[in-house]
Amino acid sequence: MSPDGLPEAFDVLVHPARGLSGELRAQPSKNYTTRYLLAAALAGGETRVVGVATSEDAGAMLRCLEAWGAGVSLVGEDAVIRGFGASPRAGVTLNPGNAGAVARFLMGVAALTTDTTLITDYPDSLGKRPQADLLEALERLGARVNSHGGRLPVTISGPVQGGMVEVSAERSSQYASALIFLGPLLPRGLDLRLTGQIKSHAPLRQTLDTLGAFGVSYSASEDLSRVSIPGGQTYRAGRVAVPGDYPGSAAILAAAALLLGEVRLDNLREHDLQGEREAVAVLRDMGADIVREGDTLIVHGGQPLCAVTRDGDGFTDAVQALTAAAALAQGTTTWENVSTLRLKECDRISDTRRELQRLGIGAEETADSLSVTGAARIAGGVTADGHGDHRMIMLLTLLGLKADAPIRITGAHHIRKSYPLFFRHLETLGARFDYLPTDTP
Ligand SMILES: O=C(O)C1=C[C@@H](OP(=O)(O)O)[C@@H](O)[C@H](O)C1
Ligand SMILES: C=C(OP(=O)(O)O)C(=O)O
Repeated sequence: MSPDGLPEAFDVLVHPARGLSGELRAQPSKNYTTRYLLAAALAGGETRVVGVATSEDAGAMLRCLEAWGAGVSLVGEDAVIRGFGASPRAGVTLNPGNAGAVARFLMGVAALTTDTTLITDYPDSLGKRPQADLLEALERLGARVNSHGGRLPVTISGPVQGGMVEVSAERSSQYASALIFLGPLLPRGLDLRLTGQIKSHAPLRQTLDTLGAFGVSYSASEDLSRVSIPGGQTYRAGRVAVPGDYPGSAAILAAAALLLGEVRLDNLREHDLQGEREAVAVLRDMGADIVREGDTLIVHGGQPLCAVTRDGDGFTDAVQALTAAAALAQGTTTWENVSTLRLKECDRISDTRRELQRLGIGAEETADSLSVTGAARIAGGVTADGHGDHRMIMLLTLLGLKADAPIRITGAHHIRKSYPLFFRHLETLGARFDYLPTDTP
C-alpha cells in the first residue's frame, strides 16, 4: 500500500456516475513546487516552501536536490530547504523518475558541477523524450556533455562562464527555463536568445516569476525571445507559498461540468501565470456554468456543451482534461498548435486519438492538431490504455464517469506523477472506483 491507501500498482475501474457534488481544495501547483524547491536549493540559506505538492515529480525534485547536498526536511505540508547555492556536489547520479521539467532544470544546473549523471527508471517515457536542444546549448556554453543520442542517460560537467547563447524553444520551454535557472549563478550571466516558434510561454513566465520571488534580477523582451540575466547573483533564501494547481484542477472542473451537481473548487487564484487557468474560459465558452468567488470556482454541471476551436499551446497541460469535455460536446473541437503534446509522457496526439476511437469517439490528428467529435453517449465496458501518462488517465477517467458501463484504465497508479489524490478527490464528490492491483509498476 502507498500513502494514499491505494495499491502500489493498479488498474482502475471507473464506474459511471450520475452526478458530482461537494467541495475540494485544489492541490498545490506542480510547476511552482518544482521551481520553488530548485530555487530554494540554489539559495544560500534556509527557505520554507509553504504547501508543497506531494506528487512523484515533487518527490523526484526533493530526492535529487538532497543528493546534490541540499538539506531537506518536510514539516507538515511545507518543505524546509537548506540550499547549496552555486555549489551542488560533484560526481552525483540523479534520478528524476518520469519528471520532464525536473530532469531538464537539473541538467541546466548540472553545468555548475563536475560529472553529474542523470538517469531515469522510465526508459519508455522520459528516456525517449528529446534533450538535445538543451544539451547542445550547454555545450556551446562550454560544458562537457555525454548523452545517449540526445537522450538520457546524460553526464554533464562545467564549469561554464556564461554569455550569449541560443536555445530552441520549439519542442519544449523547459530547455530555456533550465538555462534561466542557471544564468544568475554564472560569472558572466546569460544573454539568452530563444529560437524557433516559442512554445509554452506560460511556464517560461513562471520561471521568471520564480527568479523574482528569490530576488534575482533579469530582463525579458515582451515575446520572451530574449532573456538577459546579469551574472554573479545569488538566489535569496526566504519563504514562498505554492499556489493551487490549474492543470490538475482543469480535470476536476471538466468532470464537474460534464455531470449534474454543484462542485466548489477552492485555492485557485484568479491572477496566476499558469496557462491552464484558461481552461475555465474554454469550458465557459463550451457552455459550462462556472462562477468565480474570490479563489473559489463553482461549477453547476450538466449543461449541454458545444465544440470550440482553440490554440491549445497556452494551456498545454489542460488539453487532455478539455478533450474529455470535447468528447461529449456537440460538434467537432480542434486543439491547434499542440505539436509539443507528442513529446510528453506519451504522444498525447496519436495515443489520445487511438484511445478515443477505441471508445467510439470520432478523432483525427494532423502533425500539430487534434480534433474530437463529440458523441451523444459512450458505451464503455472496455479497457483503455493509460499509456503511463497521468493526463491520459485523467481524460479516460472523465470518460468513464460519463459512460454507460465501467471503463478499466491500465496503469492508473501513474496518476501519482502529478495528482496523487485525483481518485480520492473525485470519490469525495461522489465518484466510485475499484482499484485492481497489478504486478507491473
Ligand atoms: O516548465 C514546466 O514546469 C512545464 C512546462 C511544460 O512543458 P513544455 O515546455 O515542454 O511544453 C508543461 O507541459 C510541463 O508539464 C511543465
Ligand atoms: C508534461 C508534463 O510534465 P513534464 O514535462 O514535467 O514531465 C505534465 O505535467 O503534463
